[in-house]
Amino acid sequence: MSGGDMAKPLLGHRSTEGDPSITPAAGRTIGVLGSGDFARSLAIRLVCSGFKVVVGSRNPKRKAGLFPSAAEVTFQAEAVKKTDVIFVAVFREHYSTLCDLADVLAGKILVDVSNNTEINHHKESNAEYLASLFPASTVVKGFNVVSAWTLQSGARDGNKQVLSSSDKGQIPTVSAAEAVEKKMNIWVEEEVWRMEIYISVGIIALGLLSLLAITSLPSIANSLNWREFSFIQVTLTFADARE
Ligand SMILES: NC(=O)C1=CN([C@@H]2O[C@H](COP(=O)(O)OP(=O)(O)OC[C@H]3O[C@@H](n4cnc5c(N)ncnc54)[C@H](OP(=O)(O)O)[C@@H]3O)[C@@H](O)[C@H]2O)C=CC1
Ligand SMILES: [Fe+3]
Repeated sequence: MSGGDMAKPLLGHRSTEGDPSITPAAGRTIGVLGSGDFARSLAIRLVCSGFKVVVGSRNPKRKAGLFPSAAEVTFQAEAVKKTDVIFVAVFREHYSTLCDLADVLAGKILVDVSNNTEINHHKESNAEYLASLFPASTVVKGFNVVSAWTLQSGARDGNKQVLSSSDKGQIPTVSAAEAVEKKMNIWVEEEVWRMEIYISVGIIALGLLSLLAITSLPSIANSLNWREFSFIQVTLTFADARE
C-alpha cells in the first residue's frame, strides 16, 4: 500500500524536522489490536510514517490480506508481546474478551481509541473501563476523534486534532504514540487550504457560466435591455476566460 498521499504524515512533515521532543519513528514497533476499519487505517498510516506495525487479530490468516504487506498480522497474544505501545482498535463491548492478555499487557501502554454509540450509557468512560480491566498497564485516551477515513485519506476533510489524556504520568512519556500524534497535529496551511481554494474557484466559475448560459436563452435575452445583455455577456465571458 503506497498511495501518494499516504506516503506523507497526516498533516505534512514540515515542522517535525529539528524537533528534539520527537523520537524518530523508523524502527519502532507499534501494536494494533483488532482488524476492523480503524485498525486498518491506523496500520496503513503508521507503516507510511515509518513505524513497524504488528496487528493482533483473532483470525490473522483471514485478515492479513486487508493490511499492508509491511504490517505483520498475527494472533493477539503474539502481537502484544512484540511491542510496548498498543492501540486497542476494538469496541468497548469487546474489551472484556481481551482479559486473557492482561499478563502480556502488564507494564505496556494501551491507547484507547473507542467511541460510544450512546451518550451516558456507561457510568465510567471507556478509557477508565479499560484501565480497570488492565490495572498493570498505562491507558492513554486518544485518536478517537479522528475517523478511519481521515487517517486513510489525509487531512483535507475531517478532524485534524488528536487529543489525548492519561491518568498515569505525562503523555510525553508515551514517545511512540506521541510521535505519531505530533506528526498528525502539524497544520500545513498551503496543503490544507489548496483544495478548498480549487473547489471554491470551480463553483464560482460554474455559477458564472450558468448565468451566461441562462442569459443566452432567447426568452431571457429578450427580457433584458441591450445594456444589461452586453454587460453580462462581455463581462462574464471575460471572467470565465480568466478562470
Ligand atoms: N471507524 C472509525 O472511523 C473510528 C473508530 N473508532 C473506534 O475504533 C474501534 C474499532 O472501530 P472499527 O474499526 O470501526 O470497528 P470494526 O467493527 O470495523 O472492527 C472491530 C474489530 O474488533 C476486533 N475484535 C476483537 N475482539 C472482538 C470481539 N470479541 N468481537 C468482535 N470484534 C472483536 C475485530 O478484529 P479481529 O476479528 O481481527 O479480532 C474487529 O475487526 C471502536 O472502539 C471505535 O469506536 C474511533 C474513531 C473512528
Ligand atoms: Fe467503523
